[in-house]
Amino acid sequence: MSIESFGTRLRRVMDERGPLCVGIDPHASLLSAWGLDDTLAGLETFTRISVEALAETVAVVKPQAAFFERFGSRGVAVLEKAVAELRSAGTLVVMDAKRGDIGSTMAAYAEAFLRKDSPLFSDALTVSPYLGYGSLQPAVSLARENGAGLFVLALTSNPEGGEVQHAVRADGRNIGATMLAHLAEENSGAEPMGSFGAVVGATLGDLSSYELDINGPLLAPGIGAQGATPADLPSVFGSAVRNVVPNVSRGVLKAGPSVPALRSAAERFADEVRAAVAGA
Ligand SMILES: O=c1ccn([C@@H]2O[C@H](COP(=O)(O)O)[C@@H](O)[C@H]2O)c(=O)[nH]1
Repeated sequence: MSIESFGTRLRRVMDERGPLCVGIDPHASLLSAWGLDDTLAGLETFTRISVEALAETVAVVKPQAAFFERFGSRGVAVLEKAVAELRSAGTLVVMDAKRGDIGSTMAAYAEAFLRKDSPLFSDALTVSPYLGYGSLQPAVSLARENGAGLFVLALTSNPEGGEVQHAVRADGRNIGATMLAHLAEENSGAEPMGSFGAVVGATLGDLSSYELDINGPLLAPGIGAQGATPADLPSVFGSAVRNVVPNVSRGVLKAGPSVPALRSAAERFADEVRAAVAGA
């Protein structure tokens, strides 16, 4: 039996639930705002409530690995449990771990997140291409084999990103555009869309000089705490907006710790995103 690709699964869940991705980012300040201690027990409660509120509510959840790794192996165990619970509720998990290294080490990172029997197996993984796009090849191969996907940092939402991503190569193309071109090649011929996405910040304003139509998903962080809004999506992404998976983390999480309040915050963003995309 052939494995269904991440791109196919993502398109389906985006059509069913809308494209919103909500992040689980247990910042120390959010733990405190939720009346929790900045301890393993606080992390466990925060994660349990977030999973309960978000599983089955949104299409995609993006746990930020850094906030779990901060607590060592027991924090990672909390992350493993969350991933399993979200996936069994039919919610796709994009693990935001931004891995990247020389190819032989990249192969081990890929096994950690993209090998079917790994405790951290996720539907997709964020990766950094700044050791060269080719160094990501082991992750591309394993993702293909297991019906998973990647999101490659192309044009990040933070103001510092331009220093690297806007640097112009000898052929006149900048680094961000080069990553988009690699991904378009990776996704060539895939239907309904490919599994190899780009991270492109919703904060970046007019991106009409970039070829964003990579036949794959565009993970767009920056909505909420970083200042972008769902209404910005059509002007930032133009005709590629149909493939955008907008991410909100703190903008939703600040509504906690009440499960219904978190759910309504996520639903409010989801409705705003749907309205913005429908009107585009
Ligand atoms: O370009 C990027 C890539 C990743 N992120 C991550 O997304 C969330 C954003 O959180 P907010 O609270 O909604 O600002 C966070 O996990 C970042 O590490 C990004 O912001 N920009």
